[in-house]
Amino acid sequence: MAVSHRLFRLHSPAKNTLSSFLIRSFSSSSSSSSSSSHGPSLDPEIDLEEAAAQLEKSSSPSPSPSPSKGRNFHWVFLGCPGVGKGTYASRLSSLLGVPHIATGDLVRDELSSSGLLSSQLKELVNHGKLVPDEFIISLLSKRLEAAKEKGESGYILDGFPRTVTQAEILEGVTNIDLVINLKLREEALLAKCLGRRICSECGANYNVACIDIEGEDGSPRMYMPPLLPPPSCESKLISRDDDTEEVVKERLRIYNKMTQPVEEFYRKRGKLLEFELPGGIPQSWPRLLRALHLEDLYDKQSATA
Ligand SMILES: Nc1ncnc2c1ncn2[C@@H]1O[C@H](COP(=O)(O)OP(=O)(O)O)[C@@H](O)[C@H]1O
Repeated sequence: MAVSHRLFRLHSPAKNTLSSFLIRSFSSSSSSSSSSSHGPSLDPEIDLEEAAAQLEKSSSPSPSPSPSKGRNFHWVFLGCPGVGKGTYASRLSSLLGVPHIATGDLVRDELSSSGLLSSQLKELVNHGKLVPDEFIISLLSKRLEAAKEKGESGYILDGFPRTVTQAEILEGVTNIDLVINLKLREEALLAKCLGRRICSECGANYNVACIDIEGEDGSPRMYMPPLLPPPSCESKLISRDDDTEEVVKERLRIYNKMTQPVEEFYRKRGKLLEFELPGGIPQSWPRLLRALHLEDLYDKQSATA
């Protein structure tokens, strides 16, 4: 399906560029966003149509896919902040041999560059808001372009799509095989975000929260032990700037408003697999493998490891 055709109905007549979006969002930032003031890899003048065209180009198959570089799975992980998308997407990516592409990580890489654009984006991210569709699509296209150059095929997307517009654009360029919608009891989500820690040196993720929720109305007790760092990381732990109580609550609100309709988008297409996490990794991982019919592959890989 041609992207330009689909975009005809997505696009408003006014050119909706990233810089105009940012200027609207931050009326205080009256200084112009000249090309020297933003991060090196981002074009602030890109609009949604251009970003979608980039995505279409980067989504075309690699001319020389490496047979050793995984299979052609195109999977998406949906789920509220703190649910564990990153944890399970990264495990499945190792199992299936396809890249795990987390748009949150792409955004954080971009934020680490200096410049006006980066500081304006930081304002959005650190207040729990989504960044503009054209920006995220452009970042994803760059990541997919790099994957193509490496001869990788397929992917597990984590954190994309997060709006119906993103889902429509993705559908215009790729056939997504499966969307896994991770679910966790609401009480656990906030605690998991607040307990999240990252090693500033090696980037490993840990969680210091111990979640123990009594079962009510027939639901079982939920116990998620902390995932503590080894002594080598202990003194280097940091928290994400957007993992404060106020911001996590805003991210959950935005998820319900902007991303829940994406669940419905895929449900209607028969692609949504709902998966309720029963507890921590030791309980949830085997059940997820079973739901995905991947236990044999996992056993085989574990036996040869
Ligand atoms: N697909 C996307 N669309 C818009 N903004 C995004 C997208 N992916 C990531 N972001 C931005 O990056 C932030 C961090 O993303 P992520 O690490 O996936 O967060 P979460 O833990 O809330 O799932 C989001 O709050 C948002 O500002």
